[in-house]
Amino acid sequence: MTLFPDTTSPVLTDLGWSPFFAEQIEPAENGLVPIRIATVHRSRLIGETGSGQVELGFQQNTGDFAVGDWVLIDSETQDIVRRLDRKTVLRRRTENANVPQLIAANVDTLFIVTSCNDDFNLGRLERYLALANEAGANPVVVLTKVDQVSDAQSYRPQVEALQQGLDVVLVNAKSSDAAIALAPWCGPGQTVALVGSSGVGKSTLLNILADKAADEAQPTGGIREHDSKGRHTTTSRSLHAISGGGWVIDTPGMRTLHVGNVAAGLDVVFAEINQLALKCRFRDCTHAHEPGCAVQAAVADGTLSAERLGRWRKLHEENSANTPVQSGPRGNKSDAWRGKRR
Ligand SMILES: Nc1nc2c(ncn2[C@@H]2O[C@H](COP(=O)(O)OP(=O)(O)OP(=O)(O)O)[C@@H](O)[C@H]2O)c(=O)[nH]1
Ligand SMILES: [Zn+2]
Repeated sequence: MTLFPDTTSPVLTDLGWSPFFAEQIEPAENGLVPIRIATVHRSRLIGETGSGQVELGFQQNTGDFAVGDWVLIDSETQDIVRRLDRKTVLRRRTENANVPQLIAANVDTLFIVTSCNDDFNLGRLERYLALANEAGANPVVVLTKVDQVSDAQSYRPQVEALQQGLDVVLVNAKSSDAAIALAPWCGPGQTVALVGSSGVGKSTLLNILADKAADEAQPTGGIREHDSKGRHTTTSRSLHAISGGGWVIDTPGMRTLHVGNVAAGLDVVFAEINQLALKCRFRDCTHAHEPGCAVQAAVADGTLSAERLGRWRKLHEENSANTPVQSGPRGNKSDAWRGKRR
């Protein structure tokens, strides 16, 4: 007996289906149909089959679903039976909310979009990198508006220094060359998502990647509606087919990105500081005033910039403040390390 769905179906594999999802299906779920969530509305969910979209049965709480999720549906009623475990999940902390907001799920590559002019900010990029690392998605920084500045190439080394092995791509998002520059991360079965501040060119990139004709294109900058506060009103996220294969998720512009629950993601961004910290005299060195601090020594000899260390400190403090602490014996135990020599 072959287990339905057929994991070798090219339509499903092009849509991002893989053994990771197929292995979650129980024999009793034979006959249910896997669908990928394409759009999450307040009270409606739209699913992508790989060869078209379907409206799914009414959901009480669409907030539990993210664009990119895989669900199993009953083909007669279109009702969702259950959501499959996620390979990766992007979430962000929002002000005044205890529950993190879901951005997208099952994303392979996160295109962190920023422009070579006003938006360019190393600290903001480090926040997005922590988010991508924590999610399990591969981050790629996409620097747009290279046509607007005379020294575009000077941005590259600054960004590359933010994380070991980080890929950085410079584009004019309005040129079709942008799709060629991003092609290495696209292709059948691949899912990418675009994140970044408002106005950096996410919708412009989406339209180039999806090769959308003018009448179906995602509105960009100039013609978008604004709400009374002058903010962009487009808030939905959705999954679009990339013309050369693969899928792209557009997300609304984010004003601020707060960090919380991203300790592991930060460790990847700031790996060189963690490496240095191994050589500090005190195990719990704060790299601020302690004697024998290898991190401060690196600042003194110029191998680590004071600005980078300052941003590390700020993000760590913010992350700790926004991460629920474990109480009980473990919490007490970690207190006992305070001031202890190794
Ligand atoms: N010259 C130039 N203009 C660009 C480039 N990328 C985007 N733009 C322009 O910048 C404006 C904003 O671009 P959008 O694609 O709407 O930005 P967005 O990131 O989608 O913004 P939100 O939807 O608000 O999050 C538009 O007028 C684009 O045409 C670029 O690489 N070069
Ligand atoms: Zn130290």
